[in-house]
Amino acid sequence: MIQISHVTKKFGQNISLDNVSCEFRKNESIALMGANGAGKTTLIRSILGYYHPDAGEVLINGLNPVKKRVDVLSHISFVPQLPPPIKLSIDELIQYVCVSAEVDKELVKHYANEMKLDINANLNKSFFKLSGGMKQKLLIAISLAKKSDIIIYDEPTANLDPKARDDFYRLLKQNEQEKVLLFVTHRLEEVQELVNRQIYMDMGKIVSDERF
Ligand SMILES: Nc1ncnc2c1ncn2[C@@H]1O[C@H](COP(=O)(O)OP(=O)(O)OP(=O)(O)O)[C@@H](O)[C@H]1O
Repeated sequence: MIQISHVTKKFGQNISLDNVSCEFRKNESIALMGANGAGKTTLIRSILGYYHPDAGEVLINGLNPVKKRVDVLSHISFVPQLPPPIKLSIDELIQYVCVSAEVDKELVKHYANEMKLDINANLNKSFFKLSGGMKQKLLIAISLAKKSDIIIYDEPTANLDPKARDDFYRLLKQNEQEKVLLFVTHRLEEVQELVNRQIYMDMGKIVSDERF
């Protein structure tokens, strides 16, 4: 489903991905780990088509994510490390997502509710005025409501309190079948029950890749 073949990505003299090859298939839940600067986010951004590799190829369901960005992103739910500075109100944002990505509004509300985020009480609030944790909860609710076959989370729980983390992992467990679930995390113990593959990166390379 995700094929990464001999991908190299440089920024100036700095090699962020160094001839990386790997595949992620349906029903795999992967913890992607490694020290700060190891290349995890660069790999994710290459999968999302934000970066054009200097060498090698990324294919998502057989499509090049740079050339077929809209098609590729329609199959992916992505929650970034830092919520983007969206100026829309919650209502406008949900409306936008529902129309552009064919997401069911009631399902967004359902998942938000499960994450203890009261959407109805905040409909007219700007997204950027929500607390960090509330933003993350809303993005997670949208990512779950969008019926994607690939879900990518780049440290999604950084702003969540312990109860919200438990809610998040419970919902993910109910949702992970038939998907690729890719987690960037520094806290393996949190996702250990959820993942069946662990990948470590260091200095732009995959240094260990274990399935269990
Ligand atoms: N847009 C960019 N311009 C220049 N250098 C970049 C860019 N993005 C990443 N890098 C460099 O690529 C290397 C890998 O960064 P990356 O963000 O992929 O690491 P990471 O493993 O996600 O780290 P962290 O755990 O800190 O999020 C770093 O040396 C970083 O400085």
